[in-house]
Amino acid sequence: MGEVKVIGSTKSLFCTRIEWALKLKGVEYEYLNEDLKNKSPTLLKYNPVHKKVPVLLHDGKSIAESLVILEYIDEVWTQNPLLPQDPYQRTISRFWAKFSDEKVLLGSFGACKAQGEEKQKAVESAHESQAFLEKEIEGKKYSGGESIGYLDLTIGWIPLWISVMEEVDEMKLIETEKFPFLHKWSQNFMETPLIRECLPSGEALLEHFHTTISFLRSLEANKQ
Ligand SMILES: N[C@@H](CCC(=O)N[C@@H](CS)C(=O)NCC(=O)O)C(=O)O
Repeated sequence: MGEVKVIGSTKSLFCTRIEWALKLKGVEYEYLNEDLKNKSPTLLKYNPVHKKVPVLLHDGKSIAESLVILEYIDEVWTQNPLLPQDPYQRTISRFWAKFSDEKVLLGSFGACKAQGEEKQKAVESAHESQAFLEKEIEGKKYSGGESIGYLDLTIGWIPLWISVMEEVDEMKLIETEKFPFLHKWSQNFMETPLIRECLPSGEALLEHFHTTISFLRSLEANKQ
């Protein structure tokens, strides 16, 4: 069904979720690896608004923003549905996906980056958001039941990226005892070979995070 390309960056969790979706659907694609320090004319042409990856190119049409891309993929390739069929459940999945990007992801990253007096507050705030997700995932193998769906792909960054954030700052962000369901869910998710196949190496990610966090901290230090 037409040519599919992903403009992405292998260390970006937003891009990994697109690769997971395409693989689950059995869609062949070409990966255009972007150097985010020196953005290509192709990226600027196809995502002039945000200038960010991922961008999906399908038959020359471009779609940006990973959650929007996931919905497009699910509508165009209807095999192995990602979103629930029921309109209410579908909406609820979108709610939690938005919540986990806006609160859980940014909160966890903020906790990893914070230093000094800010640290404790940032970790508590991240835990507050994670606790809502823990409740939503409680007792479920995957978010939508027995197969991996839209919300699983959205929160799919948790197992690897959280462990990297924890290692960068030698702290615990999601303790097993506090978040048993997120832990169980992470294990189930990571057991799938297709999921592991698309992940960047933990070492490369750790190095990338060290550099990014140090850079962001130095920016903040200069502001003060
Ligand atoms: N909300 C966007 C976030 C995408 C995003 O932040 N991409 C990062 C890579 S992880 C990026 O392209 N950064 C380049 C920049 O900000 O200049 C999505 O879901 O696609």
